[in-house]
Amino acid sequence: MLRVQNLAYHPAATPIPILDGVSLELEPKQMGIIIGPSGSGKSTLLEILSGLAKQTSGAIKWRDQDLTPDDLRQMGGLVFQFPERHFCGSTLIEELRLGHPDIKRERLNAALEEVGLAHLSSQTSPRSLSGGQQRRLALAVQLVRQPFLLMLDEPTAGLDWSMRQQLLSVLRKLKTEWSLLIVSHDAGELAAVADRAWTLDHGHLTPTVIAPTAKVES
Ligand SMILES: Nc1ncnc2c1ncn2[C@@H]1O[C@H](COP(=O)(O)OP(=O)(O)OP(=O)(O)O)[C@@H](O)[C@H]1O
Repeated sequence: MLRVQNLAYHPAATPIPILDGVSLELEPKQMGIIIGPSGSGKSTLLEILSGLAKQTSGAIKWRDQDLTPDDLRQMGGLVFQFPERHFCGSTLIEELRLGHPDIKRERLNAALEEVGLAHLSSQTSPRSLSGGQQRRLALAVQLVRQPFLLMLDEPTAGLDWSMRQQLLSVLRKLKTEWSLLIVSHDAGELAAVADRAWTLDHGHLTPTVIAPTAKVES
């Protein structure tokens, strides 16, 4: 279980903390969603949970083990907003192997299978994929590392209805195996898949109940 306890982030340059007293718990194989307007601190929270920034105070634990930024960088998986803009590989297999040249082919295939891209040739160019397929590839890139927590920043941004439905169906499947934490300015269709929800407002996190706006095909 992920435990975030009383986390604060207050860079010296800002008069008030960007995150203050943030606490949450997320069970394994659950999907949590954090909803907040622009500037509420969503990306900052994901940066801290993925070890790219360090909190000023508070703890991040997996079960009862304290996790340092090093642990979080190694164990977590962060999918940025518009991840396709950061693709570097010229083929699917190159993209999946970036930074992990020795990773076994079986694990790459398993990750592609999990996101519904196993039918594609491993030599396909990531740039030739549809928008929805590119988002799913970005998920697979993180899944090959088998993260304890998969974090996604606005995963459905810029996708049309049909691509969003594909992605939601993949997220629904992924949460049977992994823990997922999503941040978004609007729960939208993600509400139908989420098990837990919080609102982030000016760096303060509170549990919330979200009403599903649309049914998602499983
Ligand atoms: N290291 C930093 N130093 C100073 N200010 C910062 C720092 N990091 C973030 N901020 C500020 O903290 C606030 C929250 O930023 P953040 O990007 O986390 O919000 P967000 O909810 O993800 O917004 P958006 O949805 O627009 O991406 C913003 O006002 C931002 O300018």
